[in-house]
Amino acid sequence: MSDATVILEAVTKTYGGRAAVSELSYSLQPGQVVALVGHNGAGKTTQIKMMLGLTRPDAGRLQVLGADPVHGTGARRQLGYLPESVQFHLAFTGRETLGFYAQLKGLPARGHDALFQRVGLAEAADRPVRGYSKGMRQRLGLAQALLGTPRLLLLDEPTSGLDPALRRELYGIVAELARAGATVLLSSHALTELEDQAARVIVVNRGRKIADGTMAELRRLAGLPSRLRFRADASPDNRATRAGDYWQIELAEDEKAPALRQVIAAEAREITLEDPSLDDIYAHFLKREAA
Ligand SMILES: Nc1ncnc2c1ncn2[C@@H]1O[C@H](COP(=O)(O)OP(=O)(O)OP(=O)(O)O)[C@@H](O)[C@H]1O
Repeated sequence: MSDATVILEAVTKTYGGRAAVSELSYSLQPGQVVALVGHNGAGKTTQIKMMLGLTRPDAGRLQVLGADPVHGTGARRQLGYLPESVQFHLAFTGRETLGFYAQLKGLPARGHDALFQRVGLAEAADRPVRGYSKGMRQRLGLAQALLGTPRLLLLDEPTSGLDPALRRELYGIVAELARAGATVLLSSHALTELEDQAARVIVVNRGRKIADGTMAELRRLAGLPSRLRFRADASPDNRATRAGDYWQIELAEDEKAPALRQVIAAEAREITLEDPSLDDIYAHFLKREAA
């Protein structure tokens, strides 16, 4: 699609003869929240660095916000980036830090109170970063990524080291930005946590894309069973096996509704139906790749 925020076409990046990214193609659309998942060394950060124009592909075509990221300094202003580990000058206050990043982006140094408010740092804005907790530094990192209302937000492992409340807040901000039309790329190992956050998941392994789709599509492609669990004196379904105090049945998509009706009719208790998690799906695609 021509309005894609990011386009990769057969992009390859090699370090010392070893491909960190290999003939990778995908495009990201406005309003999409996309999870980029893969093991350590799968090539996630390399892709983000290429999108930022910090490193150049050896082959293929890469376009970010309509320009080659290495030359497109105008496009860079519409781009927000939260690196995996955020380093700040400890003697600066939060406000000075944000002012510094604002100027790098060609924005006024002052007048970012709303942003401090948004990331929950309004009270601490005038205190030196030295006294900030890890979570507060991460909030400040997020604030600098959000400067100038970016059209593309690249978040590298954004929730590592964050407490659950702050994670929720971060995903809330991500969803809000996407609703306003931004593209958000979240790189992560925290797969299960991303399930409800990302509408699309791109799985990479050794620099190659091995799966790409919505959770529902990946679930269908993987063909992994869902798990129905319940308590009952006797199981109404002879496929059930014992799992501790529970009965358990593995079910394909089209078997879910009939099995559920059956256990409800048998007045089973503590019924749960669990679809395969992103972790299960990811493991499935990796195993298929290794086979
Ligand atoms: N500047 C570099 N010089 C040499 N090799 C590099 C460089 N940057 C990355 N690599 C190699 O490229 C591969 C992909 O690295 P990359 O950092 O993109 O992976 P990643 O998926 O982000 O990993 P992680 O989850 O550990 O951050 C790795 O084998 C890494 O060692």
